[in-house]
Amino acid sequence: MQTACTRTVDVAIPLPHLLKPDLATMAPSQDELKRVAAHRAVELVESGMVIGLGTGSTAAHALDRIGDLIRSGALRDVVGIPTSEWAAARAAGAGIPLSDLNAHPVVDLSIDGADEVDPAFNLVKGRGGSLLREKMVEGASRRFVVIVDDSKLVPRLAASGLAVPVEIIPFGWALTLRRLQSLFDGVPSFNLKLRTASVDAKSTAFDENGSELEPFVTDNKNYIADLFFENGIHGDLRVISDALLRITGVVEHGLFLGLASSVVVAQKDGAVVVKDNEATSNGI
Ligand SMILES: O=C[C@H](O)[C@H](O)[C@H](O)COP(=O)(O)O
Repeated sequence: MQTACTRTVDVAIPLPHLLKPDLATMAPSQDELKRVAAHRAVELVESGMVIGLGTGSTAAHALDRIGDLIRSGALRDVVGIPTSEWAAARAAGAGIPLSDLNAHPVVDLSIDGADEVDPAFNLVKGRGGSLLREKMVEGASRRFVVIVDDSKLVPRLAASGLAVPVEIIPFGWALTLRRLQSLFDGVPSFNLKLRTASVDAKSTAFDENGSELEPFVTDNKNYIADLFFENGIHGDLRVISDALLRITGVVEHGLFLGLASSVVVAQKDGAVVVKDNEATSNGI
């Protein structure tokens, strides 16, 4: 994952004391790898910091760890800015004091998972339904550290065949979907659909047998259009991002470009690689 704009700063830090192997294979389970990556990132948290609190199964380990450190007295005066209602509830349960972007428009450090990470540190996020608040908090952060197991590393965004989420307003959603379709007319195998409440976008590729189920509703009371690119997204991601955002009815999308400062990757053997992005452009 080394490119002209990246620098690997910290390679292969095994944390054997953290690993609980899968008894069948004796290899760390995927959840263990998420936990190892999360704990490594939490080492960056210092007393007095304003912390962006991520959403999802990987971020959950970071929130729990921060809560443990607050309870033990190792961290003091930390304030968390949650990126979703889920994160707010999990963090409150872990004992992390919460605030918001109005009170803290600059965040010292955000820690969050991702659905995909490409070699240039671009991300797909939002398959769990959160993306708008994540992008606001992480874009307001001096440092945004992404925590993943190595299954999330991809050579090209969306090549997995899974969704690229786009948050849209409910009003006129079918028209917005038509406009999104038009934007990618001519792209081979492009498909899209409105996410429904029962769909697990993390494991479901495009399925033409759409259902009549209720739409999935985000924390912001919006809907999500899931975009599918069978062979991944080709072309300039920033041009695509701008074109998506120009569609009236689109609120935000799950392409996180130039936001990640570092990626903490837990490899299958439990070793951790930390990569720094020298091209971070959130301007904080
Ligand atoms: O909507 C969900 C968020 O963007 C998550 O950060 C992302 O889906 C990764 O979640 P997980 O750590 O559960 O794979």
